[in-house]
Amino acid sequence: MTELLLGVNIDHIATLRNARGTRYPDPVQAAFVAEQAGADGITVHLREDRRHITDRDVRMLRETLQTRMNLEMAVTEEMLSIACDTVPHFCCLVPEKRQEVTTEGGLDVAGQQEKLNEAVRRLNQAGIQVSLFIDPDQQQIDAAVTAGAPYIELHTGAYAEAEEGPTRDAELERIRQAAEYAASRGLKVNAGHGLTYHNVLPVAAIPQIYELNIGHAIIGQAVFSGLAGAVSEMKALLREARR
Ligand SMILES: CC(=O)[C@@H](O)[C@H](O)COP(=O)(O)O
Ligand SMILES: NCC(=O)COP(=O)(O)O
Repeated sequence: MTELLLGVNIDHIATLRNARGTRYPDPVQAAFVAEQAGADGITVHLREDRRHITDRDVRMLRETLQTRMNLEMAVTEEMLSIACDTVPHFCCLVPEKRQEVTTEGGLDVAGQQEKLNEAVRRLNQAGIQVSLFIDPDQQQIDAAVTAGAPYIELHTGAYAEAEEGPTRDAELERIRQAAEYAASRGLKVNAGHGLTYHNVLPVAAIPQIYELNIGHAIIGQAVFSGLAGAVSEMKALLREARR
C-alpha cells in the first residue's frame, strides 16, 4: 500500500508559549524537532484572533522548514493576502468562528461556491496548492472539484468524538466512502482533526488517504515522551496501518 504521510500541526506549542507571553516554547524549534523525527510536513493555523500561531511564526517557519508548510486559514481577504505574500506549499481553507474552542465543522464550499472558486483561483495563481477542509459529504466533495482545489482534507472530528461502537463505525464508514468518492473525482485526499494514538489506525488504513494532519494529540503526548518521541510514535502507527 502507498505510504501515508504525516503532517504535524504545531498550533498548541504556540498555545503553551502564549499562555505566559514568553518566547518559549518556540514553534520554529518544534517544527525542526518534528521534521527530524519523521514529520512529512508542518501544519499551522493562523487564526484571525492569533490565539496561538502568530504572523511571526508563519514568516519564520516559511523560511526555515525543511519539509513543507501547510497554512490553515479562514477564507478572508486578510488571510488570502497573507498567503499570497508568504506562498506556503499548501493552504488549507477552514471555517473559523472567534468563539469556537477548536474547528467545529467542515467548510461549506457548496453554500459559497463563487467565493471559494475565486479564493482557490487566487491561491492557485500564487503557486499555492489548495486543500479544502470539508465534512465527508459528497455534495461538498463535488463543490471542491468545481472550485478547482486539487486537495481536500476530510474532517474526522465526528468520528473522533463518537463513542466507540455503532456511531463511531458509521462515522468511519462515512469517511471511507467520502475518500473513495473523492479519489474517483481526481482529488488528493487528506484527513484530520481529533485523531489520537487510540483512534488513528482505522482512518490510516483507508487506502485513498494521502496524508493525515494531527496536532493536539501529538503535542499532548509530547508533554510525557518528548516531541520527537511523540512524532516518531505516530509515524510508526501510520506505517503499521499501511503494512
Ligand atoms: C482545521 C483543524 O481541524 C485544525 O487543524 C485546526 O487547527 C483546529 O484549530 P486549533 O488548532 O485552534 O484547535
Ligand atoms: N486539520 C487537522 C489538524 O491540522 C490537526 O487537528 P488536531 O489533531 O489538532 O485536532
